[in-house]
Amino acid sequence: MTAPLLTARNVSVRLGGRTIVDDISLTLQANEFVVLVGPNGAGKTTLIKALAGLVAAFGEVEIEGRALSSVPARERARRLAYLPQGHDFSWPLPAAEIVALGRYPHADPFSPVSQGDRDAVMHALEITGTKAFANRIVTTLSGGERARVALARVLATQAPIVLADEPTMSLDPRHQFVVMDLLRHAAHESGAVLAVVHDLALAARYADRVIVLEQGRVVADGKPDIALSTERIAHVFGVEADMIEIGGAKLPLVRRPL
Ligand SMILES: Nc1ncnc2c1ncn2[C@@H]1O[C@H](COP(=O)(O)OP(=O)(O)OP(=O)(O)O)[C@@H](O)[C@H]1O
Repeated sequence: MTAPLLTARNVSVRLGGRTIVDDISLTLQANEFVVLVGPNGAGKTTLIKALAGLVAAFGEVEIEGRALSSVPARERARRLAYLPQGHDFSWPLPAAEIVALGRYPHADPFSPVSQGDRDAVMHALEITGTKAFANRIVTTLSGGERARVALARVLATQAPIVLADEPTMSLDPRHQFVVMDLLRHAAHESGAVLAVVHDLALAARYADRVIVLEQGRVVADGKPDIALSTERIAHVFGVEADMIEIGGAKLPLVRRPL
């Protein structure tokens, strides 16, 4: 059996004297689209950063069967792409140049940009619907436009493992579907994706598997309708939800706070 694309074993993170991520073990198998949900402050961002090697953590993280810490930075950036929360850009660069940064780990610094790099950037701009503003300065774009440019940069890396922190933040309903379709497609075609999503119905509609985090611990990891039962939603999120059936899938519709 091939190794999972990503494995976390007993990962814990302590920040500010508190345990924020508490002994988490999980895997991302090839072709899986996994959605991570949990209330504000549950530790989702911290866990994603630990899996990306961006915050000091106890325990072990492996990508493609190798300890993350042993994978050279450039290779790591080709194998694992991270979409941070918020999509703020500090540099006033054209959007296309931001997306092209996704090719940086592939580039030979002494060679001109390859046709493969140009094709990957163009493809990422096209599928995220950002080609129309490719030449606009990214800091002048709207929040939703910037979010899609940030995703285009991640997809341009063509990394098999994608860790996306709230990729649907700031997006209108149509673009939320577009982005979830893109991430599911990326997972099913060429790797595995772990994405933080707050909309439970969106999570249940798209995920192959849902991981529920509460106070730094995994309290459910399984098929969406099992992980996101009405009882668990009530317990973890403090809201009452109804299950509605759409196109054969059971989706939680949040009705009111408890
Ligand atoms: N650098 C830090 N120092 C101290 N505490 C931190 C630090 N970073 C995060 N925390 C705390 O860790 C907890 C988890 O934060 P995290 O951002 O991982 O949560 P989250 O589940 O992503 O939340 P949200 O849904 O609000 O984005 C929070 O209580 C937060 O205040």
